[in-house]
Amino acid sequence: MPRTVSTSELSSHNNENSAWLAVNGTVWDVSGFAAAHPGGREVIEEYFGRDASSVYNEFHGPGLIAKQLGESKRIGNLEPVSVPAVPAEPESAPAPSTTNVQPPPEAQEGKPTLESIVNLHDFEAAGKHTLSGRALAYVPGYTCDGVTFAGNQDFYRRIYLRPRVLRNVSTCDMSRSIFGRRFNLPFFSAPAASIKLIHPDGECALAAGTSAAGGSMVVPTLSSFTIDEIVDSLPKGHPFFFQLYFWQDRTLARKLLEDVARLKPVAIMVTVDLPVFSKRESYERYELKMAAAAQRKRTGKMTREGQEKARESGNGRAIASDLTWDELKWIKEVTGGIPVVVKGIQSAADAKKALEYGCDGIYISNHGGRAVDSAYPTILTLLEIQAQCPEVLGKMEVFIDGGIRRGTDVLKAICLGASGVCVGRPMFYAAGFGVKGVQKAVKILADELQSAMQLCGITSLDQAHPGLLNTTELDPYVYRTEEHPWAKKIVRQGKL
Ligand SMILES: Cc1cc2nc3c(=O)[nH]c(=O)nc-3n(C[C@H](O)[C@H](O)[C@H](O)COP(=O)(O)O)c2cc1C
Repeated sequence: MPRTVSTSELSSHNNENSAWLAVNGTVWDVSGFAAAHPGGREVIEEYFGRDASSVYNEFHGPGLIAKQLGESKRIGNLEPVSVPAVPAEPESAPAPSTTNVQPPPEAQEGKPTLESIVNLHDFEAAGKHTLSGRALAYVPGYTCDGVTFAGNQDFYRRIYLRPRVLRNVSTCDMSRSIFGRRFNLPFFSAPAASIKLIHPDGECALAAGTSAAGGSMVVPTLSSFTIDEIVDSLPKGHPFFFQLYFWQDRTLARKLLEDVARLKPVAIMVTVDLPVFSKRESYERYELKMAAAAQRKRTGKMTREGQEKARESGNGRAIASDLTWDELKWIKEVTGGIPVVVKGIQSAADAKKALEYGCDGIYISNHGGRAVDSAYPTILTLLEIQAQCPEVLGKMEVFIDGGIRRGTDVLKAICLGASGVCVGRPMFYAAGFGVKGVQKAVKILADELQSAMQLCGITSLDQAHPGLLNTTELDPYVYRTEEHPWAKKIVRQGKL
């Protein structure tokens, strides 16, 4: 029988040595957990000794806390009168959500109907009506000036197709064999943290929606729900990938990998393009606004200290920033040989390294323009690999994401050697409509891909090849060498 914890007892455990917090009526001991909290230490420290239900429910499904902390950390039930929580979002604190509850009605004002959506851009536009302030600061966000973010989409538009005609295109097969598994479609929902910010069903909606439309997804480490809950939302045995953030704490990293291996993903995609937190200004501004509002509430004004705190939130990192190529082998050892794909490859040099270090695949990505700004648009990286080390494309499975919004974009990437592509933001916006929205997004992209293939004169993705493309406009951007083509490193010898 769990014991009852009074609010005053809870509030006395308010420091790092003895830290308790309450979530949905249960009191947990989180002493020592703050440093490992993926969202940052500050976020959780603020709730020591308090009821954190409101902010917890915004990001996480109900079962995640027990899974993360373990039953031994359950202290008891909070007595029915709860300690007033610090509002998660001062303008309109969302009500605690539960599975299958629609987003708050005020967020849906002006939301287009699902029937009115005809392409993936429409989902993005709809997001402005469906997402909360926090989600709107989070999902569209990119690093600094968004040079890479814009380039990702822009460079697809500068590749032209060279259709062939008078071929029998009365049938069309979009399936692909990847790591020996047959996928009905060559595109997947890219991984993203905390999809519950977008819809109460979060990643479970992505799993159910993509699979219902014949697609699949990359299940993220930083999911709002437990990995088991997400995989349970897929049909039994449905193939999926797992995206790994490598924990700084290697014991936790091993435990996560062992847990994941049990669920048998087709491959583990290790994200390596964000070893430190990048500068996301939309989120930074949002956090500043929230910190200012909360502080004004407490002190009547925003202090310098408050501003700095807001800037830092999210920087307390549980994710390893010391991961190197040597450790990738360990992942495969721990999981008993599940293929390893490196997510975040941004140069031919690193594509070669991945092959050299025995990886099974590469995933060309710049985190959708959320890693370092001014990094190469991803389709240029694929061309660079074609120019410098095409053997990589033959020996490993190759995934790519960033700016893919149309069936023609999928076809272009596959013509250039990608095994499969991933789609990020449009899928996350589609999740704002729950399972049906995701299903529709996959169907739209599949329809576009099928007609693009048939109109280009091919009936199977195995017939896709670079000759179906004109990449002339991009050619000047593609480096043929690892060195700069003409500039030399200047070594200063001191003043004359
Ligand atoms: C809101 C959001 C959250 C993301 N979270 C993760 C993550 O947890 N892990 C990861 O590897 N990539 C993450 N990404 C990057 C995506 O997996 C993907 O690389 C990117 O969205 C592709 O670009 P696109 O949005 O233009 O399609 C995230 C992207 C967005 C937009």
